[in-house]
Amino acid sequence: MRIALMQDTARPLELEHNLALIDDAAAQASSVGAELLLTPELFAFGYVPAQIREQVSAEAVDGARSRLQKIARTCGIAMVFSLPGGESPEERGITAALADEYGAVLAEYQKVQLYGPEEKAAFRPGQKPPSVTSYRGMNLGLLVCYDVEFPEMVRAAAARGAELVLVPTALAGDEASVPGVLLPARAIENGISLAYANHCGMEADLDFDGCSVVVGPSGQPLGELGTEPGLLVVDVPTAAEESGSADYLQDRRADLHRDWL
Ligand SMILES: NC(=O)CCCCC(N)=O
Repeated sequence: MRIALMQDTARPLELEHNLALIDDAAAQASSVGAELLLTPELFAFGYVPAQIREQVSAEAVDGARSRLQKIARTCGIAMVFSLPGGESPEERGITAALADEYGAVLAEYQKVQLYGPEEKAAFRPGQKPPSVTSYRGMNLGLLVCYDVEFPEMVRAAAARGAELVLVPTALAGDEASVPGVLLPARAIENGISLAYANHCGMEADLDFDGCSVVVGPSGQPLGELGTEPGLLVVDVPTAAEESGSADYLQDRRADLHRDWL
């Protein structure tokens, strides 16, 4: 499957500006034959958890969701977008949704592993495992940012059949080990591909790393970006086309492990 990853700088709470960037990325991705566009965590509002909690209503989230679905439909491309949940500000989490090329939402997931005091104060953690949905012959899983740094979370997606895990993210602080070490390890230990789309540049008081990347089942980067805005287009192999040396997923003694963890 040919996918595209959007990497850019959102403007905090400037919905129209941020949606225009997503619209441009979707049109560009569609024009080069991508079947799906992956966008960064909370990009429509910017990664500003405290400001979102205080200033973004449930109605504003619903409106943004409809606009994102319309972008997918207008550009004729599936999209993974990340928004606050649809509940009231006190109840909602951080979500990722997969919409098809008609803008219909096929799957949703609420971020289980919230990161740091600001996120934990602004959002509720999810309690359900990652969703896995078949789209155009590939099983797609959804996780959000910090989730992917936990082997249990990626294993949960792989155990549910995911061949490609799509991760909207918001990584700042020059954390090169996440795209450079952890994502390849997650890919190898599960025999799957991972796509990780980040913000870049300054948003409020955070300097985002960029470094969006797609890694294949053998842990090799299939494509990566630097620190500037860009669109990363990658042809992702099915898990069957690329198998690593060991089949950890098949060989694992899950019956024993689950009692040990
Ligand atoms: N939004 C996020 O979940 C940020 C996760 C950053 C984790 C890290 N290792 O810096």
